[in-house]
Amino acid sequence: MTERQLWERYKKYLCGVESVGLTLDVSRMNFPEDFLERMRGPMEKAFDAMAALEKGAIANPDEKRMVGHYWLRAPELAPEPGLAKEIRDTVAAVRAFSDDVHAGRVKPPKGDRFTRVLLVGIGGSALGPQLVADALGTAADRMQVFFFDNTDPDGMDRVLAQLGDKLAETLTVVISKSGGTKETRNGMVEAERAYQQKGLDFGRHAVAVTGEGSELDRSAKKGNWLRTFPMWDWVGGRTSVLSAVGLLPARLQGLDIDGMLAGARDMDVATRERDMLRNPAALMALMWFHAGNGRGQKDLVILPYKDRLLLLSRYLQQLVMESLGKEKDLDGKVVNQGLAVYGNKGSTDQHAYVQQLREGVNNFFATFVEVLKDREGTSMRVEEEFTSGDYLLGFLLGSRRALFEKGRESMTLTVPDVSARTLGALIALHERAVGLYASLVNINAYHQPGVEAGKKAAGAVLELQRKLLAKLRGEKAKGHTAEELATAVGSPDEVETVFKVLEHLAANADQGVKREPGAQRFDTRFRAG
Ligand SMILES: O=P(O)(O)OC[C@H]1O[C@](O)(CO)[C@@H](O)[C@@H]1O
Repeated sequence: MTERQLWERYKKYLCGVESVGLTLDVSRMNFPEDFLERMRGPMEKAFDAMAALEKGAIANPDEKRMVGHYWLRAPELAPEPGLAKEIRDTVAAVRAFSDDVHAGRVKPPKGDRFTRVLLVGIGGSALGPQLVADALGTAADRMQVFFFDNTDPDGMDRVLAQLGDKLAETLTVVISKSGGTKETRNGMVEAERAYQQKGLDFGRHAVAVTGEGSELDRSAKKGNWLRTFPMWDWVGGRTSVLSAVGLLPARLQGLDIDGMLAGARDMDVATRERDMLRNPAALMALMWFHAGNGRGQKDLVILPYKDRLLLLSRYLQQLVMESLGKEKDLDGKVVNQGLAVYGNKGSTDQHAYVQQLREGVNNFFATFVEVLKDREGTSMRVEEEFTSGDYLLGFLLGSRRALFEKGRESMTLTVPDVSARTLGALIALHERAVGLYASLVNINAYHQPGVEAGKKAAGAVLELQRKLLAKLRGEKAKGHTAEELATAVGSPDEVETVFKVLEHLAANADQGVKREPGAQRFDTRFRAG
């Protein structure tokens, strides 16, 4: 295709949402002329399913739940007035609480103001808040936000070291929809101890966002925490950023949550449009379908040319892959669906993996994200005619062209800026695209049965460790091989796991297990310390 033909194709297929100033250009996706017509029927069905979902149908059949993230930004659409009230009340409570914190009406026992937020959460209970904090944060924020998003001890130490004595001015927000996620529980316990070590009362510094009656909810009540905000079973973790999960940290940071909600709401209106060519979420879902033959055969590379959108790919990775990566379809047939997502930012990535994208295995398609506004204020010229931002656009267009020349497809999303409105719109756009695509390939986008297997297996490892430690404690300073111990705890076939657990215990001096010097790898002897 010549550049001129591409321009014609650009004009023909450009899909814009005026209310948020966003456009989607699919001209560099090589879908055949009749593709959209062929997909009209399946897309009609997807629109019907989406309309039913928005009206409160049980759109997550396995978990027998409604799926209501669209109501978060349009409470009047909630199927029951009670739900609408809860949504509105929660947003009002987030605002009021944040105002109280900023004004020092809610304050730390040993300080005048809370100046920092430590968010403890994982997956959907951290990725959205991280994206928002990084995309919209400035040096002038009301509060700085830090994260425990893993059960990595060193990771937590690093954050605590950054907080230092400011822990006394830190409000810890523990977020878990289920309230039982182990990584988050561990983060909470470690945070609590850090406060205690500084002579601070954790409860007077702590807030929870969780489902009513959950383990976390009970801990918060028992520990007399400052407050609890609700998380509802009809909002999925990966679509929860516009519930208290994302709104509370954002508002504490001083960000424009109304802008985020309004941007998402406007995008929702635009993506209810049934004309596929005028609906960017439908068009995007169709492009995903085209690129991967409806089987996820190509990966989606997210390339925002903007540092502030660095975490977009990580956020979309969960949204897309946890939603679409499914073994079975809605009829119970094994389909092993999915769409792999990765990315980082341009033009940085041009100096990393774009080499492979252009010349290597053609197993991907890209979404470029172009941000029109370069920065607040004016830009200096780095050369007579150009600013750094001119270069950024040059690299985006250049990279896109270089890929297309080699038959590598891409879409381009153009947004005016990285504002709260735009971010809300980008999130809503992808949420809707995921939902429509899931219908096209006949899967449930709103459950995640696959993650349970890893959690259960991890539980079994920890149970084995419990047994091992009981055994070792009973036999002071006696040497053992991993084989002997596996047999002794009644799990002879689990010898590799026993070995790995002992190896880890021995590497951490305080765990009371030592590896004998000079021992051979599989003949290693351990003894209780
Ligand atoms: O908010 P929770 O219940 O702690 O869950 C955290 C994350 O864990 C998952 O359930 C996956 O394990 C995600 O879907 C979710 O976002």
